[in-house]
Amino acid sequence: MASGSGSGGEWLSGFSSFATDAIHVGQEPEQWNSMAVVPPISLSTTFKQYGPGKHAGFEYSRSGNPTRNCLEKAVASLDGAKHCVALASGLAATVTVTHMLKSGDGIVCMNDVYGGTNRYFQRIAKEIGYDISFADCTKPEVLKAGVWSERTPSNPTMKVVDIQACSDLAHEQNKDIIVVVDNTFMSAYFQRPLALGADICMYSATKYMNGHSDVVMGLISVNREDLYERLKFLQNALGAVPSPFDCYMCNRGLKTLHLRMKQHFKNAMAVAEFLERDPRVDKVIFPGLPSHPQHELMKKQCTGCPGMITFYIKGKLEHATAFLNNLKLFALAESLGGYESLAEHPAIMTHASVPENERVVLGISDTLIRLSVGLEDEEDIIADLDQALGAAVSVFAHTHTQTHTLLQAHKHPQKPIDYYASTQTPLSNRSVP
Ligand SMILES: Cc1ncc(COP(=O)(O)O)c(C=O)c1O
Ligand SMILES: N[C@@H](CC[Se]C[C@H](N)C(=O)O)C(=O)O
Repeated sequence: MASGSGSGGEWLSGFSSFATDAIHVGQEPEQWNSMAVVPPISLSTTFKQYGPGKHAGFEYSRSGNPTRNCLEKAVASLDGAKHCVALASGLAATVTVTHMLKSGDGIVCMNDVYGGTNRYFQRIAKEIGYDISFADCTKPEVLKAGVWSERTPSNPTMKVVDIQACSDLAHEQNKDIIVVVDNTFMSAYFQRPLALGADICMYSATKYMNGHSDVVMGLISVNREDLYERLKFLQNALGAVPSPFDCYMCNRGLKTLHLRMKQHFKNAMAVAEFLERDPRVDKVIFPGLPSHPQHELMKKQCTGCPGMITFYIKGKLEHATAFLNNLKLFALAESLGGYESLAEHPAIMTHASVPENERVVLGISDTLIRLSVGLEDEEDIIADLDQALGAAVSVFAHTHTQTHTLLQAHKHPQKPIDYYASTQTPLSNRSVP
């Protein structure tokens, strides 16, 4: 696979036969009497039995469904896994994995996770007796506990965890520790956590795996038979299953995953380079840029980068808000990983449920903006960002001296500041949903 421009070296090679597997595994026409080339949507909730307990592989649609089967087989093959189970949402996948443990068991979670994961662990799992702690998993040496849950790159500040190092450390300490990687941002196309030593690879398939912003779904892939048996049991016993229609849609989305991810990478690289050069921007966080602190690790464990970019706009909350309000091609919306470009304000939107003091520590400030760069034409995407940055600066030009400085800076662009330079501005008070 070609390396992205400016990446300064090769990425991990692409996984062989990825596109062929995405298109064919689990889709065999011979499994249907009709020989349908595209798997049918099997809506029946129940299946006739030859005699009590004697059935043709399906008995009740929560327990097993033909359309879901096709999807699960395809995803398992793309993850280099033996098995996959599909769930009703990414959070349902997180909850189902957590139910593999007993009350009192320990969970160490990456400190910089999606707000809803933080909310579930802090406000539900902790209350029912799990021993939850959060850690900066980019430093594997700080980790020491029962179960390890990593999200990499993290949401929203794109910290990259060394999956192999964390998995080795965890398993050396105790082989019963289960290492979980939330692979939502990367998709199966860019990263295979199981090959790097993780025990469980999970997704919010709502994002890149489906890729069309029209399905909410979760996926979990594993190689270990014992983990699969438990997950399969929990899929049925907890019952958070996706509908056959959603399985059909996601299965269809997978057919173009390889094409979509390549284009997301190309567009995101162009956007990241544009933003990094722009004096109206304080700092850009994109693991595909050589300036990203874990860029080398990314190239070692991934085959490329998705369309996720975060950046700190210069100024304060008003500038971030004006920028977001003035976007035309980008929709101001939560979520990510669809074909369309989205922008959002993590502190107010996706990460509002993270307690304010934790947001400050994580750098989720008033000026942090997250982009999900879509598949539109590169020049149109950049033109939209450019005009919205211009609007953000000029809206406050007459009242803010600092903004005046930004306008001057734009006329005389310079290279942006040091990666770790502080860009934190105070967080405004807002309620926690
Ligand atoms: C990284 C990550 N994991 C999990 C989730 C939860 O997924 P879902 O919205 O499908 O429940 C999200 C977003 O919601 C996410 O961004
Ligand atoms: N993972 C998505 C989800 C957005 Se937040 C959804 C909802 N407001 C909630 O609080 O659960 C992302 O954009 O990161």
